[in-house]
Amino acid sequence: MKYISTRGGVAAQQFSDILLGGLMADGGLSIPESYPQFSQDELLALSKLNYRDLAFAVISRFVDDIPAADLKALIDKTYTAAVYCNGRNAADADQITPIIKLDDTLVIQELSNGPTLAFKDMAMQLLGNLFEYVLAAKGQQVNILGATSGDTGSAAEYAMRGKKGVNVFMLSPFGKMSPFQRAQMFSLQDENIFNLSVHGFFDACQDIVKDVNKDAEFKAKYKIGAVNSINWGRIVAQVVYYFKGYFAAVDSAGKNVGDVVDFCVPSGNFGNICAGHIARQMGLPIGQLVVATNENDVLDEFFKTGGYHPRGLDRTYETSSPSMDITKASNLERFVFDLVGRDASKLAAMWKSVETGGGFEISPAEFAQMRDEYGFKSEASTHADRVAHIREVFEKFGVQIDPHTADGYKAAKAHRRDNVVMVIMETALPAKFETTMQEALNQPPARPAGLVGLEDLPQRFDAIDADAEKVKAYLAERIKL
Ligand SMILES: Cc1ncc(COP(=O)(O)O)c(C=O)c1O
Ligand SMILES: N[C@@H](CCOP(=O)(O)O)C(=O)O
Repeated sequence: MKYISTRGGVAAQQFSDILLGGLMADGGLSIPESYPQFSQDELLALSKLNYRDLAFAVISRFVDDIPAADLKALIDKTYTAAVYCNGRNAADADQITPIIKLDDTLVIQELSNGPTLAFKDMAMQLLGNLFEYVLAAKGQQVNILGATSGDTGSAAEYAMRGKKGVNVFMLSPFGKMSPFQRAQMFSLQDENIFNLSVHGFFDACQDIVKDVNKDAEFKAKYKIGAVNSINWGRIVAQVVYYFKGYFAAVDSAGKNVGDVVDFCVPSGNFGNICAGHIARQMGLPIGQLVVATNENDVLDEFFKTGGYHPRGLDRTYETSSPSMDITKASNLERFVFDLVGRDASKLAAMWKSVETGGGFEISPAEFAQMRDEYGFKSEASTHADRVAHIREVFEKFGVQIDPHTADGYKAAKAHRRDNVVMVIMETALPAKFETTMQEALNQPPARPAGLVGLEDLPQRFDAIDADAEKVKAYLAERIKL
C-alpha cells in the first residue's frame, strides 16, 4: 500500500514514512493510492471478531511495511478493557466501543470511554504506540506540533506522555475550552508536554500548524510531527469505529450483514466522518453519512449548497459544543479529492482558493453525486437545540449525552429512515461539559472517579500570539537537537 498526496506533487510513500508527519511536502494530505476492498464473505467473517482482531483486520490492509505480528501486538496492547473503562457499563469495557440502543433503529456508539473521555482516544492511543515503535526502529525522535479545540490536545498528551523520543507542543484557543478540558491538559506536569494557549480560535491554531509544516527546512531540522487528523494514522484508526458500529448495529436490530446502516457524526475538522467515507469506499454497507454541526455551520452549508466558504473571525462563534468551533475542515480535502475523481490539479486549485481566504463551489453533477452516491446529508444545531436534546434523551431513554453528541442526535432525528438503523457517534462524555449539562438536566454529569477534583490541580501553560514565527521561536528554544 502506497500513499500519495491529494495535491499530486509528491512521490508515493510507505505507511511508516507518512506516519509521523502531517502535511505532505506539497501542502496536501496523504491518502492511499486506492482503498482496500472487503467482499460480503469477508464482511461476514469480520462481523464475528472482537475489537482488537477487527482493528488488525482493517488496519493491516493499509500497512504493509510493519511486520504483521508487530502490528498485531501494538493493536492488542492498545485496545484493552483497562484503558477503555470509563463507560456507562463497566461490563462492556472489553467491547471497546459498545452501543446503547435507544429504540429499534436508533443507537449510540460509545467512542468516549478512553482516558480523556473523547472519541479520539481510540485513535490517539494507537498512534502513541505506533510512534514509539517506528521511532525506535528508525532511531529517531519527534516533536509533535498539534492544534486542539479541546479534545485532541488532552487525548494526544495522555497518549504521548512518557513516550521515549516524543515531545508534544499543543496549541489551544485561549479561554475557549471548557474548564474540564483546560484542566485535563494544563494540569499535566510531564517534561515532554508543552501547552501553548493561543490568542484566537482553533482555526488560527491549525493554520499555525500548517504554516510550520510548510517550512520544509524547519520541519526537518526540528523533526516536527503531527497528531491531528491531517495525519493519516489518525484516520486509519478511526475507520475501525465504523466497522465495529456497523456490526453492532445490524446485530442489535436483528438485521443481516449486508443491510444498509446510516451514521450520524458530530463534525468539525471532518476527520471522524471522513473515516466513515473511507469505510464506505471499502465496501461497508453504509447508506447515509450525516454531518452534524453547531452554529459554526460551514460544513452544513457545503453539504446543502455545494459551496465551501471557511469563515473569518467575524463569523466564527464560541458555542456550547466548543470542540466543533471550527470553520476550516482539513479533512474535507480528502473527501473532495475522491469527489473530483482524484484529479489532483483540480483539487490543488480549489484549496489554493481556500488558503487565500476564498472558497469554492462544486458543480451540480458533483453535488448530486455527493448526496446520492456518497450519501452525505447534514444538519446544524443551536445552543437551544443542544440543551433540549440532552434533556429529551435523558427523559426518554435515561441516557446522558454530551453537547456534541446532542448535535448528532438532532441531525440523526432529521435524517432517520424507516427500517434503517441510524448510528449516532458519541464523541465525548458529558463530564467534560458540566455547565451545559447542568443547564439541561439541572444536575451535574456523572464523572469517572479518577477525575474528581481535576480542576483543582495546579495548571501550567504559556500564552502566545497567533503567529507562526513566534511559535517557531518557542519550539527552537526548547527542542534539544
Ligand atoms: C467532542 C467532539 N465532537 C466532535 C468533534 C469533531 O470531530 P472532527 O473534527 O473529526 O470532525 C470533535 C473534534 O474533533 C470533538 O472533540
Ligand atoms: N475537535 C478537535 C480539533 C480537530 O481535531 P483533529 O485532531 O481531529 O483534527 C479537538 O477537540 O481538539
